[in-house]
This record gives sequence, C-alpha cells and structure tokens, in this order.
Amino acid sequence: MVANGAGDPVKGPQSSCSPLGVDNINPKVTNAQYAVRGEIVIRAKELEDKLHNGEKLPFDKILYCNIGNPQQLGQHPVTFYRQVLALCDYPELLENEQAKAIFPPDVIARAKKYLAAIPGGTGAYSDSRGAMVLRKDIAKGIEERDGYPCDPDNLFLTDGASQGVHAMMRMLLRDENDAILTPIPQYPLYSATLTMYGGMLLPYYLHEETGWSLDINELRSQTYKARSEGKNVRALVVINPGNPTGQILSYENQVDVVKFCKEEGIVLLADEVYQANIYRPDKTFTSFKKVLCDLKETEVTVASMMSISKGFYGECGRRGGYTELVNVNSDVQAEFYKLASINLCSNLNGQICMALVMNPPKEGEPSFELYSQERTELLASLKRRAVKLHKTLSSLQGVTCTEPEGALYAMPHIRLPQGAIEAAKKIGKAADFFYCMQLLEETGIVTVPGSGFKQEEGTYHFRTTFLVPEKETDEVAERLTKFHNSFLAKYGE
Ligand SMILES: Cc1ncc(COP(=O)(O)O)c(CN[C@@H]2CONC2=O)c1O
Repeated sequence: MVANGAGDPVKGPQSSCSPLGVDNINPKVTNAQYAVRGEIVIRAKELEDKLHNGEKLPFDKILYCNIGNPQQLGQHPVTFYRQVLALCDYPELLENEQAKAIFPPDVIARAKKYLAAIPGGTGAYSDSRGAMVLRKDIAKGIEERDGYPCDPDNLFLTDGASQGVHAMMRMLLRDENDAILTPIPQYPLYSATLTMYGGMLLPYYLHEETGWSLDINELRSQTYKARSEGKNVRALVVINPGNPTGQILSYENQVDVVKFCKEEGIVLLADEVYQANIYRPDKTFTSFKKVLCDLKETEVTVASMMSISKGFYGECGRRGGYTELVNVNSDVQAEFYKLASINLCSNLNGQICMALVMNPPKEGEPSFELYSQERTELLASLKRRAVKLHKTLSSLQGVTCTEPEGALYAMPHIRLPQGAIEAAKKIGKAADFFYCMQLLEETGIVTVPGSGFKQEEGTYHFRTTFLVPEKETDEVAERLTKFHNSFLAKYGE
C-alpha cells in the first residue's frame, strides 16, 4: 500500500498508465524512426493481403526492394553453412549411416568440433561474449583477412550487427550533449538508436557529386561547430561499403579517418557488414582494423561491426554478427562483458554461422569446390544486377544515379516536378515519400524514400535494392520506367 507524506494510505491509480497509451510510453521510443520498415512497407503488407484475398490490383505481386533481405527474394543459402547448422541442431544425424552419405566429411568434422566445445550445443546458453570455439574461428578469419593478430576476447558475438550498434550507443551516450558523427545519407539504425538512447546525431554530409565521398574537412567543421555549441563529440560512424550509398572508401581516405579520430580523441564505429559486397574491380575492402594496425595506432578505439545478413550469405533471419573492440582497456571490456551478460548470450545458430562465414572451407577440403562455386556465382549475379539497375535508373528522365560500388543498394537522385512537391506538401509528406508511395500503389515495387535516410536539403532520392531475381529484372525495369514517365506526365515535367 502506498502512503502519502502524512502517512495516510493512498488508494487508487497513481498515474494513468493502464491501459497503456502512446501518450504515456517513453517518447524516446515514439520519436524513433526506422524507414526501412516504415509506412510504405506497412501499406505494402495491406496490398499483399488484398492480393491474397483475390482482389485485382495493377500488379500481381509485391516486390520488396526496401530491404537487403536476399533470401526473401529467392537467393539460395550457401550449402556449407546449412549442412553444418543442420548437424549442430540435430546431432543424432552424426551417428546415422545414411547421413554420412549426404554430409561431406569436413562438414561432419566441423559440426563435431563445435558440438564438442559448446556444452549443450545450440540449445544452451553460451559464454555471453559467444562460445570460445566460435570466437577463435572468427578471430582466425579476421587474422587471415587483415594479416594481423585478433584476440578472441576482443570479440562479442551478437544477434546481428544491430545488437552491436545498440551496445555501442548504450556505452557511449551519457546525455543529450553526447554527439555521434553520422553520415548523411545514413542507415536509420543509427538515427533511431541515437533517439532511443538520448544522444545527438551530428551529421556529416557525403558528397554525391564525387561518388558519395567522405570529406575529412566536413568531419572537422562539424566537430568544431558542435563543440562550440557545448556538445561532446564522442564517436564517428563510418559505413564501408556504404548503405544506402554503396561507395567504397579508398585506403588513403581511411588513413585520414583514423588520423582524424586520433587528433580529435573520437571513437571510430566501423560498420563493415558489406565487406564481401565489392563490385568494382579497381576497388578492394580494407578493414579499419587493418588500417589501424598498419599505422601502429594504439590510442584510437575502434569498434568494428560485422554481420551474416549481407555479403553472399544473406542469413538475415538467423541473426548473427560480431563487434570487435580494439584499443579498449580491460575495465571497459569488463563493462561490455557485463552489458552482454544482461542479454545472457546471442543465439547459437547465429554464432555458428558467423564462424562459418569467417572461417569457410579451405581449398582442398571436400566442401571447398561447391562453396567457392556458390560464392562466385552469387557475387557475380549481384554485380550483374547492380549494373543493370544502375543503367535503368540512369535512363529515367530527371534521374541521376551514382554507380553502386558495393553493398546491395542504389540511391538514385530524382528531380521531382513542382506539381509533385506541392501534392506531397498538401498531405504533409516529403516529396520522395509521395513518389515511393505512388510507385508502390501502381507497380507493387517497395522502396524507401531518401528522406528516410536523411539527405541534403532540397534534394530527393529513393533507395532500392538490386536483389530481385535476374529473370525478373527486365520486368521490374519496365514497370519502373513506365511508372516514372506517367508520374512526370501527371505532375508536370
Ligand atoms: C549498414 C548496416 N549496418 C547494420 C545492419 C544490421 O544488420 P543485422 O541484420 O546484422 O542486424 C544493416 C542491415 N541492413 C538493413 C536491413 O536490410 N536493409 C537495410 O538497409 C546495415 O545495412
């Protein structure tokens, strides 16, 4: 029983909290936005239900081009991963003579290695940082990628890279004066978590005219401006390859980024989930971990985030990823460990799949040939689709599109007629949102308006994936072109 100041028992509701209303839940939650699965996707689900109920629409299916979810659009999973996971989830198969005819010997050996080192297998909690046997395999993969040592105890296995970003934001943001340098356009996980954890998004604009390049001077000017306004610039987010913009940073640019972080005492959040999605033959992916080691840099703290959701693996639903902490002292490591412990551990299938991604079959092993063939074909197909989509988008009147160098997206710049801008304003929507909603209603193609990623004032974009199966790309190109031309005709050139 609650008592008031005079000690009298106070009965009845103390605050109108039940039934719960949107006006009395945490405003940091109601203010957070995540356009990748926002209003347009919700409308798409409504239209999909109509189709399922036999209603006639101008299209016969919804094409979800809003999200980098390859297997939703038919991409085949990598056989090696699924075979090892199947044995780990049903160990009885390891004793089954028939199974031995199905699963290659290196798959059986890998499953046995993991199960022998993970007490209780995939059904038990593991160490909150992730099972050591898996962290060791991931560390081995990182060492082979970068050519430098990786301590498994610097690795925290997460339910997707998203969970790693949440953890970093929780650790870094103390109050609303704490600011995080965030690329614009940005992947809205960052703006959403900054809102949720009460920090300030400090924008730095990528330069579209030079291929969405990252300008160090822009970082510096934004940092000094924020500090002059009393803000504490805590960290810099770099997404490389970029989402939604698809650019790949040059090595020199990365060196300048690390030097900037050192000079300004800023933590580097290196989001590298698209590191396997490289389409430009003249460009390669270099991890910020490698750049840091090349520079023999021991002061700049870097948190590198990786995922099993992208690349050629596309195991989005399995929720796997890691955060590697570099140049973080043992006291802070302990705080990260405690934070991970509150969630107990990430799911074991995601952990195992992360280890398989980072430590795949090696040449000469029974599974290598099929694995290598699937990897090569999946990446080649993604590149072909990127080139084709870029060509389609660039052919549209009033549209320019920077060639996607990496990742899974194209981000065309659309010049919208004043009639469309006015029509959007009338319903209180951004003009590119209006365009994307009309595109959905007339073609079933789901995209994300540039306003959902933030963009330079007065410009309009939308983001689409290039994940539609190759046999459907011509039809999508036709639908998109027809819609675009009719939209321009309707709202004025
Ligand atoms: C840059 C970036 N970082 C992190 C994540 C989170 O990945 P996890 O699945 O590992 O949590 C994504 C997901 N990409 C979103 C999801 O699909 N389309 C997108 O733009 C991403 O694009």
